[in-house]
Amino acid sequence: MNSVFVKILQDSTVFRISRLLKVSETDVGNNPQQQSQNSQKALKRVKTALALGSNMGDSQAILEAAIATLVQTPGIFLEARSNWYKTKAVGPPQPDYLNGCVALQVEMLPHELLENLLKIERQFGRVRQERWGPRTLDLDLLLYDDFIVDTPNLQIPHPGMRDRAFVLVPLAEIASDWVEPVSGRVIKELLKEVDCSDVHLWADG
Ligand SMILES: Nc1ncnc2c1ncn2[C@@H]1O[C@H](COP(=O)(O)OP(=O)(O)OP(=O)(O)O)[C@@H](O)[C@H]1O
Ligand SMILES: Nc1nc2c(c(=O)[nH]1)N=C(CO)CN2
Repeated sequence: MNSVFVKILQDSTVFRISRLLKVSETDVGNNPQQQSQNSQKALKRVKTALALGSNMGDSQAILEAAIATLVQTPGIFLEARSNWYKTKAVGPPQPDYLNGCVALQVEMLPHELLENLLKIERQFGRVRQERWGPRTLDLDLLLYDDFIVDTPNLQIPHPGMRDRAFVLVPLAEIASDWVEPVSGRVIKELLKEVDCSDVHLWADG
């Protein structure tokens, strides 16, 4: 079997978590409770990528403030950020979006990171309405090292990322050689296959 698929995280608290811990598997033994306790305090830094989007309110100010909030969160460290792009909305008719991406180092498990993202979205007045509807702030977890996560509340890589020019254009600025682990292809190659005509560099950004 392809080694990538061996790394699928089923239950991030106990399954294959030793790869993310500073301590070795032999140190933590096979006791899931002990592994879980260790995961609270001894996680390695993991490279992740997020997509940010907004099409309600002062989008640029909201996105800048969201990045500031992310970097103030314990266990989250900013590595790189893209420019902002004005993009035509995909989905129901609604105003254009401002989109961008960040690369982070995090000392937290994927589900903990998602919890933080959802909390920050709520902080910025995000109200969940229709699917793909307008929003003050959308934070999507795109990539978490080369892990594949397929759980009811979290899928990584983000399932939409391979087809979305509004994600791939900014992501290619900061992570062009990162391999998207489901397709096995690098971001700059995925970018060649999407129509980028509705994605424009935002002059103010
Ligand atoms: N990789 C991921 N990043 C962010 N949310 C995710 C991810 N995988 C699953 N989710 C789930 O999706 C929910 C967010 O849905 P949301 O309303 O933001 O979808 P959407 O932004 O309208 O559509 P899309 O996810 O296709 O961009 C979250 O509550 C979360 O549980
Ligand atoms: N251009 C653009 N369109 C979207 C976006 C987005 O961020 N940018 N987000 C959506 C829901 O996640 C739906 N449509």
